Amino acid sequence: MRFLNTPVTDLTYNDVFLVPSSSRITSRFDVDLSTSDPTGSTTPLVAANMTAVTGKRMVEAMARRGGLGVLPQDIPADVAARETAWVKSRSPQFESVRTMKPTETVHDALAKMRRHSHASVVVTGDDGRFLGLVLEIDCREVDRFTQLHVVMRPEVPVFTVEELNGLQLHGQESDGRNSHGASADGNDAAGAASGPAALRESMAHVSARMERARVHVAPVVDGERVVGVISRQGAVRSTIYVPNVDANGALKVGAAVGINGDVAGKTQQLIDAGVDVLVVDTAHGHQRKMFEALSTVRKVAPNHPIVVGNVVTADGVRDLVDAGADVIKVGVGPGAMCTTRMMTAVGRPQFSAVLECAAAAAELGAHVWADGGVKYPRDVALALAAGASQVMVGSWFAGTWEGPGELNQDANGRYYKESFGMASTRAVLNRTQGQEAFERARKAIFEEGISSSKMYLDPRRPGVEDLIDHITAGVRSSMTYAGATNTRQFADRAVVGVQNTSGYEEGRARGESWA
Ligand SMILES: NC(=O)C1=CN([C@@H]2O[C@H](COP(=O)(O)OP(=O)(O)OC[C@H]3O[C@@H](n4cnc5c(N)ncnc54)[C@H](OP(=O)(O)O)[C@@H]3O)[C@@H](O)[C@H]2O)C=CC1
Ligand SMILES: Nc1nc2c(ncn2[C@@H]2O[C@H](COP(=O)(O)O)[C@@H](O)[C@H]2O)c(=O)[nH]1
Ligand SMILES: [K+]
Repeated sequence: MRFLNTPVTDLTYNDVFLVPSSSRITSRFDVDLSTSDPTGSTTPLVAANMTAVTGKRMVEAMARRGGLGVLPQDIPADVAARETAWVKSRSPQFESVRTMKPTETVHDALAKMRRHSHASVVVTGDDGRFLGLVLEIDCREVDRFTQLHVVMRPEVPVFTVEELNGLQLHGQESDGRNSHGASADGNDAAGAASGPAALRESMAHVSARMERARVHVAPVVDGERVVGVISRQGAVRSTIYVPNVDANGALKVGAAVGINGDVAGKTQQLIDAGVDVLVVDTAHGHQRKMFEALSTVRKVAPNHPIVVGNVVTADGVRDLVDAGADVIKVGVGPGAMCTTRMMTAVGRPQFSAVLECAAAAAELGAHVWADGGVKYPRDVALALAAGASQVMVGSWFAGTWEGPGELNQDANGRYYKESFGMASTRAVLNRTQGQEAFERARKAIFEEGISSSKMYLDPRRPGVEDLIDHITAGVRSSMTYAGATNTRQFADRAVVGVQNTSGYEEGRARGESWA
């Protein structure tokens, strides 16, 4: 990356913009978003290790679309193990669904369907056989205690696991490097016999069958048993994203460990459970306890990718890479739940922090994740331009169907979920539950995060996959403006300018006229 004009201060995402460069890329689908770090992600997005952000459903959805979700350090190891096993049992191809019995009520179905963006449940018999599909719309204007056999749709297309896996395999039999459906030179594979173009064609058929039946989602069965659903949007997504899977083909899981307590024991439990990526996490990553924790984690998990943080200086990066980290998490104070800068004045504007740290990491063959402060797709594009291998998103993802928080409605009927900081009093009291009241009170003094905030679900993008679509669409486009087909090229070719607040304001859309 090079600057258009030399900056004189450290910069936030809002302070900078990207200038277009000459490009030979003819389609935004010709961009490969795969990361160069050892996590295997094909989409450079990570759901943050925050209690209000990442639970099993978030991990599942992130990995299915090529990213990663990191379970927070506050989840007990046995619970993290159960959640990992659950994620590993999910299909990389199709989506999970709640199955219900025909005598259960519309009231219960509505609560369950709102955990998934496809907003549906499947009614099954005692043997797991498909009996009917229930969509949200089927539950309107009926009594809440109506039983599901009354409202369910028994006649909808049903897909088999073999058929969907077959289509996916067929789609991979190609020499095209890109996952999105165009061959490397931008032309579709001739004849579409196999490869991405064939996958696109098959998924279009899958989607058309649902369209004809006037449903947006359909059950998937393994033999007779319902094992999930495929949505029309899911069919489209399966031609754009490549799932982030382990050597057994199961979805990848990240999990965090703190720097206190039984670091070795917790790490061992996590890797025994099948966790793929370990994140050693504390507010001040450039400190002695972190080095001790990192060395312990490295001994227990010599071959796992280890991410550590947080830091904002090149010195911090070098010391942690020397100590055995593969990826350094960068960001002190940019987070939406974070009060560290106001409490301590410590931190650094995030764009400059990422830029300096990424350069230091690259010299050592390591990588950085840009962590915190992402509010728009542009922020992700800028973090990648600054050299981050991935971008961690917290609060924005908390307000989605997949976020672990409870779904609430405000006085105007808008849906929201609560988010809170991991250094807030709320989180600290959670974390220290087993300790004496006196000790807990001492720990709660160092509050550096807010305990409650409303994260509204965007009515146009209520699911995290909708946000992934939104973000990657922006980033793909951004990369073609820079003439880059992959993330390394992007960091290389990006030209960044510095703007004032009116420059930033000019870029915003107006929902109303000026006068
Ligand atoms: N990215 C960011 O800007 C920030 C992120 N967070 C997040 O909050 C969560 C909790 O982190 P954390 O508060 O570190 O708690 P941890 O439970 O990880 O404990 C931190 C340990 O480091 C010691 N310590 C020494 N100096 C500091 C310092 N300046 N800040 C914090 N701890 C210090 C603490 O001791 P003692 O308590 O005795 O001082 C404690 O033993 C993590 O998930 C972290 O990522 C928190 C703040 C900033
Ligand atoms: N200073 C604090 N930082 C926090 C706290 N909880 C989380 N975080 C950091 O924020 C990012 C996520 O940022 P977001 O803007 O996407 O929400 C997360 O990964 C942590 O590094 C906190 O209590 N205090
Ligand atoms: K902040």
